[in-house]
Amino acid sequence: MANAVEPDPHGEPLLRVDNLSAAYGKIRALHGVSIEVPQAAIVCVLGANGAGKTTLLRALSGLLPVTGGTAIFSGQSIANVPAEQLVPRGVVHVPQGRMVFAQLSVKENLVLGGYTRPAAEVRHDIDRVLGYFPRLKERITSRAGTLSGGEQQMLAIARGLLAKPRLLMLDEPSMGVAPILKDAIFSTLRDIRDQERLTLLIVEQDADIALDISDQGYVIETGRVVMHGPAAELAGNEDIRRAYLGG
Ligand SMILES: Nc1ncnc2c1ncn2[C@@H]1O[C@H](COP(=O)(O)OP(=O)(O)OP(=O)(O)O)[C@@H](O)[C@H]1O
Repeated sequence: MANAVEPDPHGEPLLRVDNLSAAYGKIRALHGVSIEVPQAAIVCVLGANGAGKTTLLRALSGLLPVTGGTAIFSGQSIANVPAEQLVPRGVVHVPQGRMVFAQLSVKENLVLGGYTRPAAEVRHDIDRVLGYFPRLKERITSRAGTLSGGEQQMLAIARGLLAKPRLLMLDEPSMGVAPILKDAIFSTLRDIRDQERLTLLIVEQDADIALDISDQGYVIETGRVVMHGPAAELAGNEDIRRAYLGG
């Protein structure tokens, strides 16, 4: 389950990314991105297809080399730290496309989410996490591959929670999810933040649903931040919506 973390008394964000660059071989995909994610905040990064959202999360999760800039999590650098070392430090990434283990049951997928932690603790946390996702509880013995897209997304998020994150990074949680379950997933994310004081960084193409639950929003285009501000301000500004969010 998420660590309960009190806000830093000095106001330091949990994650501070400064001028971050990343590349696929010779192709640069991020060009000096700077974002801040305060403790217990929900921050969204919005942008069209190919803007660099997935690349940003991959660079922050040790899945893609950082070629410039800094990423400081809880006072320590996480740039170019391998993914398997980041999970025990509380940096957990729920990838795009969910990637649940289709042949395993819901329960087995959840147990795997806690692979770095003592088994007894994980068993206890599974019950708590399932409290947020009653649909998963009902299907605990089903094979994950038989769940709907939205239920698989819930499972991917629940599995991420079993790793005991301090920062949970979600890549397009709305993708391939029916509208009614989208709303359920996003309001559950807000409940989890409120109850666990978990910090969330969400990248999304669906600006409306992401801004609705976020405190701060960033818009990226071709690997650069082109706009940021309080989520309510971004959501309410028609010029911004037209220019950047397809509104
Ligand atoms: N494996 C790869 N090799 C080379 N270039 C890549 C690779 N993956 C992504 N890119 C390029 O990096 C840029 C950013 O892609 P990225 O997947 O981060 O965008 P995105 O905002 O997440 O879009 P989407 O919503 O489609 O996932 C794009 O120009 C893309 O073509």
